[in-house]
Formats: sequence, C-alpha cells, structure tokens
Amino acid sequence: MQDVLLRVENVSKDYHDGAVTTRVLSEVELQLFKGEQLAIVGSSGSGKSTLLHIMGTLDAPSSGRVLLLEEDLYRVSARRQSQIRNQELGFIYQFHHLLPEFTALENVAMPAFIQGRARQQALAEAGALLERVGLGHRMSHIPAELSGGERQRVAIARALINKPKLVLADEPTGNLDAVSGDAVYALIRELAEQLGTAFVVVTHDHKLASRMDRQVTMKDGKLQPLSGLVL
Ligand SMILES: Nc1ncnc2c1ncn2[C@@H]1O[C@H](COP(=O)(O)OP(=O)(O)OP(=O)(O)O)[C@@H](O)[C@H]1O
Repeated sequence: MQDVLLRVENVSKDYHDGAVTTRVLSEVELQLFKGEQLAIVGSSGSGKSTLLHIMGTLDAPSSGRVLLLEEDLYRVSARRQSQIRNQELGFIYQFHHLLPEFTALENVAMPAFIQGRARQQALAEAGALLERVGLGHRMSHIPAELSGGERQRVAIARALINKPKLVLADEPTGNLDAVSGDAVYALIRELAEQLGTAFVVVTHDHKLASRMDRQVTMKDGKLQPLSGLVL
C-alpha cells in the first residue's frame, strides 16, 4: 500500500453574505499519496481554488479536517502553520506573485532565506534551480524584465527550493502558449520524479490534466474521479 501524504476528510466550505449562505465545498474526501500527481478539473466557480487554498493552510474549512502526514493543518499553532507553508508546501499561481523589486535569483532564494539557510548557500541552490528551468541567463533580471513563461518558471523554481513534500499549483500553464505549457509540464514531471514531490494541479488545461497520475473533477461541491484510482 502506498503512503498517504495528505488526507482531506469531510471538508465543507460555506461563504456567508448577510443571511445568504453559499456552500462551495460539500463533504469533500481526498487522499493523496506521496509523490503522486493529481489534477483537479471542473467548471469555473466550482470550488477548485477554494479546495487548493484549504489544502495549503490559506483558508480554513467550515468543517472537516486536512491532515498532512497526519498533522491537522488547522489545529496547529499559527507559527507551526507558517513553518509548514515554508518547509513542506510549495505554491505556484497563475500570476506568479514574484516580488517585483528582487531579481529572479533572489525570488527563488527567498523561501530558503526565510527558512534560515545561509545566504550564499541559498543563492547557490537558487542558481542551480534556475539553471534547471533554463533560466541560467536570466538570474539577475527582475520580474518586469522577464516574459510570462519565464516568470512562471521562476515561480516553479521558487516553489521547489525548500524541497517541499507537496506543491499546490493553480493554473500553472494558464497564461502560457502551448510550447511553454509543455515545458512547464515536463519540468513538473522531471522534478517530481527526481525529488519525490507530490503535485496537486488545478487546471482548465485538459492536456496538462491528462498527463497527471490521476484526475478528479469538482462538481456540485464534491470531487468525483475521472480516471485512475477511485478515492
Ligand atoms: N471569499 C469569498 N466569499 C464569497 N464567495 C467566495 C469567496 N471565494 C470564493 N467564493 C465563491 O466560491 C465559488 C468557488 O470559487 P473558486 O475560486 O474556488 O472556483 P474555481 O473552481 O477555482 O473557479 P475558476 O476555475 O473560475 O478559477 C465561486 O462561486 C466564488 O464566487
């Protein structure tokens, strides 16, 4: 039996607006295995990003639990939560969220600085990752001097620098052309295999989704299997 990395147990999420309550997630159940690559697809507004945020300690569920290696993400201290975000999780967003005043190299090194790694070591590791994503020649550029695809690769390198167990990616190929999208996919696959990182990828890109180990769809507030293992 494979080892479980993340368990989403009976998670519901409601948003309240005055007297109106909207249920976005309804008793969601999911198990993710170590090193597994999972795609979540589903129509716009179905709750995919909400679930991703809940998995990433960024938004508490209204009820239910999320366990990362049996640690309940919403019952630990705020300090432990930020440690988990920095050390166990990596995030890739469609709009990158790179720090505009820092170079590509510094952006990638930032999570390692925060973790307390020595500056020179962090920069060396960031440089090696940038080489691997094909940006060895762009290390000293700031985000405004990079293309969309290049920024996305910087964001991927940044998500991986602390060797997280799980990377959460929201539309990682969303604003890329097909060639750059393929390169991002190839990179995810290669790094996942080399580092044993698990990926949860929310995407409308069916080509990307079909290349993941497993696909699930979000519908009526629940996850339903598309193929591969049933939950
Ligand atoms: N803070 C909030 N307050 C109220 N409603 C919200 C909030 N955040 C999200 N929602 C609602 O929850 C629903 C799910 O949003 P979510 O962003 O998770 O969908 P999604 O499946 O990721 O959509 P898309 O594919 O368009 O990105 C939407 O109807 C949205 O309007």
